[in-house]
Amino acid sequence: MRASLIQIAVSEDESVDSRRERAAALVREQAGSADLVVLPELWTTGAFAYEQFGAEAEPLRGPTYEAMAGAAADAGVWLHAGSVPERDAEGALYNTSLVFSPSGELAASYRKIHRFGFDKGEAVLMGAGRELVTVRLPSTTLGLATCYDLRFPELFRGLVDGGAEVLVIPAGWPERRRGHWTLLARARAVENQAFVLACGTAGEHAGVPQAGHSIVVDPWGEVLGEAGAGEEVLRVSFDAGKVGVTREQFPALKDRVLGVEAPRR
Ligand SMILES: NC(=O)CCC(=O)C(=O)O
Repeated sequence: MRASLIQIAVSEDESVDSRRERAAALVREQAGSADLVVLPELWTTGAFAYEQFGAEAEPLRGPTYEAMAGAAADAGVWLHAGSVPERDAEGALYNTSLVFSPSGELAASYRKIHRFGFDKGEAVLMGAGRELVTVRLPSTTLGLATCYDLRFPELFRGLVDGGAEVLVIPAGWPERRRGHWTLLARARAVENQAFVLACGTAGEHAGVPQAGHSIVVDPWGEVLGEAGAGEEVLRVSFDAGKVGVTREQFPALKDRVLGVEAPRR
């Protein structure tokens, strides 16, 4: 599997239309050198540009969907197009990821389950997803999560129980918590004996410098590739079969003990 993680820079100096065109061009450039291409979270607006969510929200099959479906088909790649601020038919907002097949068909969408911001921002502006999503590819199964979801290990166990071997995590992670980003990406890989492909944004928006440092980790916790802080395409090749081998040789997942009693108070 050849993966390209497009760590696009998100700044207020560029219009959403321009960034959408640039992202589509970057996806097309991966033709012939990638099987799977990944974009970050909310790259049209920026994950911290809360006031833009409503203004730039789109229906699921909106302008970003159209641009990304076309780019996936032109490049002939599986495309995790990151997430968009989705507005549903009732007017509610969601942070929704889109995955396209190499023919440009929508293979899956995932509404972010854990919303960031505590009592403000995304946590109050957007609705919470309720469904875990996996995507079957010819050679492996993807499990979908978004940014702040990375902090919630039980979500990933659910994805693994659903067959996930490659955990794909678009993000808009801030520089000030970069240490958590790399630590949690490796932890999710080790504990789930799965590949982690975590794609962040570069640049700065809404006064929040972004960490960049997109990262690919193997099921043993080894970092196969890590981007720098700026705009970059991180290209990594890996053998998805390593998941099965690791789970067989070190079968820790089989030793899970479920349903233990809570401590007495
Ligand atoms: N967009 C996000 O989910 C940000 C998450 C974050 O900053 C953190 O978990 O720390």
